[in-house]
Amino acid sequence: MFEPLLIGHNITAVLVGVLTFLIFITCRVRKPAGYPPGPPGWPVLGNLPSLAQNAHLQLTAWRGTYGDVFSVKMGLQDAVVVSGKDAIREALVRKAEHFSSRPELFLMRRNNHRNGLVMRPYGDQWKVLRRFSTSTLRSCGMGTGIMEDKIILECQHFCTALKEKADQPFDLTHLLHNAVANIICSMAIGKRFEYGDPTFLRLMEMVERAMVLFITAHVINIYPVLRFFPVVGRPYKEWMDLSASVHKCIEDIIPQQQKSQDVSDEANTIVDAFAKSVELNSDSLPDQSLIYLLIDLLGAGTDTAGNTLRWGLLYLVTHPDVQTKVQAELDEVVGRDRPPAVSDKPNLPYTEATIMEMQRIRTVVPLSVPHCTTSDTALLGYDIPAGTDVLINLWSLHMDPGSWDNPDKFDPSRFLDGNGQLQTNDSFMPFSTGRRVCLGEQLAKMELFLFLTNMLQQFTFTLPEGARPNFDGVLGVTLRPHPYELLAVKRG
Ligand code: HEM
Repeated sequence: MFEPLLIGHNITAVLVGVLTFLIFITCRVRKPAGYPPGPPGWPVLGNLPSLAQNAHLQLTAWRGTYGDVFSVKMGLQDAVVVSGKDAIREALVRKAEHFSSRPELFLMRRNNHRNGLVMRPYGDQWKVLRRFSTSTLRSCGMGTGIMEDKIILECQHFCTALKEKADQPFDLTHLLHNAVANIICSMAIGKRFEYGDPTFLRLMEMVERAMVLFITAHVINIYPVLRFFPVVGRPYKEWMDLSASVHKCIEDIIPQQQKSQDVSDEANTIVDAFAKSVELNSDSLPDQSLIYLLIDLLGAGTDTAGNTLRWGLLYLVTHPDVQTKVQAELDEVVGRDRPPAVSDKPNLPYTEATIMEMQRIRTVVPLSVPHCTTSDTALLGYDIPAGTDVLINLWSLHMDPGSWDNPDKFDPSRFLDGNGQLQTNDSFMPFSTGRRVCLGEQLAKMELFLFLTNMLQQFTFTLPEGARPNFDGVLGVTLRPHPYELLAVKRG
């Protein structure tokens, strides 16, 4: 009868012990004299309570008080936040050697995810894998007509699926994410999946769930010991099981593909290129990196491009004047008898400006991927020790009133000069910059352009009656819009 009580006592005692230990550690950590200042935090929790939701907004607000380089405490872990174009370029470009690593997150270490590219620490192995990935994506057609053909084909499948939903309110999240994931699949394994394919649907569901779980289980990155406690430990367990299932699913897809390819042929998929490179021993690629690289590409390439397009559509249905202008430009330059092509881009400045504005007003990776310092360094006069986490606040850059007039307004014309020609702004950096700049930038730009133009050539999008759009977003690994429905009306 006393057992539950005893267990309760034991848990309380362990918790008190852990907390005391954590407070002790927190108080003992010394910072260099020139360490950046930051907002006061709580013992043990640091600034976490203020950052639990919409961290990008709070960090942007703190920039106003503490400047372009300030510090926060994420539980026990120190982090430095870098905002503003000059400070970001100074860190990521001029001091790239010091600022290009990744923090060692517990969840990533536990599922071996540091074997991939995205979370691999800066160093020789990352350089080999990055070089391999860049040249392979290029040989698989990234930035060329081969890739363009694949994307246009996918756009056609996507628009056919859209036609089936025409004139009825629906949420196009899954359809859109499946379509952009197919582009990665066709590069990785030379194959696209039907949208209803059960293996593909399960893989997509798991990738999406993993994105959500990573945030729910993030507390374990900060206090790994909590994984032993029932309620907090549950998402951790689910995360570990899910990671294993995604790994297995990708593994199952690869061998079937490899069997059907002859390694002596020209490598035109990532899997072939990897096999060839290992066979020729030309690149001494890090062990086990293939599957983790594929998981990275699927994760990094799907949620980002998919959510950018979802944000874009939300802004277009609420700014019908912009949608009409893009369609008018498309009608004039491309017409309706052939699909838009990348070669049309220079003649579609308003369309291009609209895509840039979509990426600016809702930065889909608002705090970039976390960086970490490789050695003791300095930034804008502040001293930052080796091993400090660094958050690059791309949101603050895109919302900086010093760089953009009326930054909260959706206004594509800010990217056009007086002659209606495209002009850029050096505070526009949706893909970040420096050595860890997005690997898929060229591919993503092609996807955004071709998907948006193909959709708007064929459909006009509107909100269902009574719908109330929400522009707040949900911050996970990416900033995604709240679920919403729209109507796709076939153009006459
Ligand atoms: C609109 C679409 C996309 C956006 C806005 C975006 C943005 C970003 C950002 C901000 C980073 C972090 C850079 C840094 O650490 O400083 C990143 C990294 C990365 N992205 Fe993208 N991305 C997009 C699409 C893609 C696609 C389609 C792929 C797949 C080919 C991809 C693959 C990667 C990879 C592998 C990294 C890690 C690079 C490294 O650590 O060396 N991304 N992306």
